[in-house]
Amino acid sequence: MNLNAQPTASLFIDGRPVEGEGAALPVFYPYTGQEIATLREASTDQVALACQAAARAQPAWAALAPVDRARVLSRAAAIIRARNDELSRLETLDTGKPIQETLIADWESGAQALEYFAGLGPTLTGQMIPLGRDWAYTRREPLGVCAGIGAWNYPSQIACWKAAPALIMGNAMVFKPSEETPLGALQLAAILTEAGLPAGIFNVVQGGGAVGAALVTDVNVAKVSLTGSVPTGRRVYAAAAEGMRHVTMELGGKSPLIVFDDASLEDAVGAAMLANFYSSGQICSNGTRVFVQEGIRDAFLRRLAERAATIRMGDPLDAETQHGPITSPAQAEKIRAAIAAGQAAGARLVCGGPGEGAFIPPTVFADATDDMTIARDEIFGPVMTTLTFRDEAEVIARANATGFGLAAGVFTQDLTRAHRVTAGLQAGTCWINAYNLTPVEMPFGGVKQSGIGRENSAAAIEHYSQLKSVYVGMGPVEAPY
Ligand SMILES: NC(=O)C1=CN([C@@H]2O[C@H](COP(=O)(O)OP(=O)(O)OC[C@H]3O[C@@H](n4cnc5c(N)ncnc54)[C@H](O)[C@@H]3O)[C@@H](O)[C@H]2O)C=CC1
Repeated sequence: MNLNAQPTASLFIDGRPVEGEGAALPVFYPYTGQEIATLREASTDQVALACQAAARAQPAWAALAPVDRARVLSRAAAIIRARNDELSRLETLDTGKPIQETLIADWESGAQALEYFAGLGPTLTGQMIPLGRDWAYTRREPLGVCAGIGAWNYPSQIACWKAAPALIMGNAMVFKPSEETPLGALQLAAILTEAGLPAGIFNVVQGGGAVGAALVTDVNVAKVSLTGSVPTGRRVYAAAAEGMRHVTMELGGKSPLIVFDDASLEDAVGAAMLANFYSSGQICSNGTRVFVQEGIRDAFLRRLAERAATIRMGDPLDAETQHGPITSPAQAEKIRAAIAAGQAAGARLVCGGPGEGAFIPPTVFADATDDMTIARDEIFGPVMTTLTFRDEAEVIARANATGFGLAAGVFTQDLTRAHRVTAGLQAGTCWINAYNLTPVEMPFGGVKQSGIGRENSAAAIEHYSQLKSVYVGMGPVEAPY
């Protein structure tokens, strides 16, 4: 099978592909370990050039009527849809995620973000504020050049989720995908260009933390949107603060999924599996602490083990495969270390385990306690930790006893309890009788260490624009001197 995924060039600056001048950046297909492309990182000069190109192009883009910007985003969404098969295959090669997932969850979600913000942008208006004789009005203005920095789990979706609100508001963007998954962002740049985006409005630079750090501190950058881990978030937030830059931080989590004993067992088990095993568990909002009420615990674990045993692991390009490899060997080793720590601490392995090579099977721990590292640290792999609880007040307190606050889920048939518990949970996104659904219409983001700001929905607009207030004097100026 031909797995060559070499792009025309590694970077995309000022409307065209440009080869990187930095270190070599090999790209591996996680399933076979084969090198499918060799890119080159951007040099520091190239990061600066990309930001300069963005700064030069941005004012003319911002001066367009919103419908004219929207048309470009709509066309890009249509191009993505027309090429979804080919783009999804590339996403699978880049990440190792099963093709049955990438066909529906990656570029499709990106297309929806482009469509949504294309629709929303032209409806945004300022406010007219009557002040008696005088009046004031507000203008919502772009920030300028926005830096986007992505994680490796949903590379193309992340690029679209950041580009769509940024571009519709009249900003330009320089995007740096994760060094583990650099291919999708280049496709987005080409698609946006084909859709009519002017040169310089969406640029791609490649590289790891050093290139990211150069981008964050570039003199032309007014805003930084990062999707990544909490430690990286702290560094990027601090660096952005030096220049008083705006930030959006979409960071990690250790989210609780609470199953009360009146819940629909099949739905709760299904959600817990989706919340831990989809994308081989490499999802920030995963409900990795599954709190199961005493009365339903044994039935829950039994059914979970039965259903987990049916999950098909294998070749991600096979349409039947439901569980693919871990995206990088280093991440697979981190997950194995976490599993070993869980076993050493005395938690019981219900199913799964360390696996082999790039594969880690769906893994479930029982008899865990809140102080174990498997119940405290983000693992970012297919590892579910189940914990038992007695009552509502106890589970809310335990669910909140973490520095993270990205997401949470509640399964119960009791309507009032569902909303009461949700109100008590410290999380940016909560699901009732569902999990991990992130439609573009709904704000998404974390509280506490899990982040600042929101992606998706009208709330994202706030993070890619700023208000200008204009006071209009309608009469003589009354000066006291
Ligand atoms: N809240 C959310 O929406 C999501 C959060 N994540 C989180 O991302 C993490 C996994 O992704 P990783 O790629 O391993 O995260 P990471 O934190 O290692 O890297 C994220 C990005 O930041 C860049 N970076 C690293 N150091 C930098 C620096 N000093 N300055 C600027 N950029 C720098 C990396 O090159 C990469 O592009 C997990 O913690 C996960 O929970 C992942 C997906 C979604």
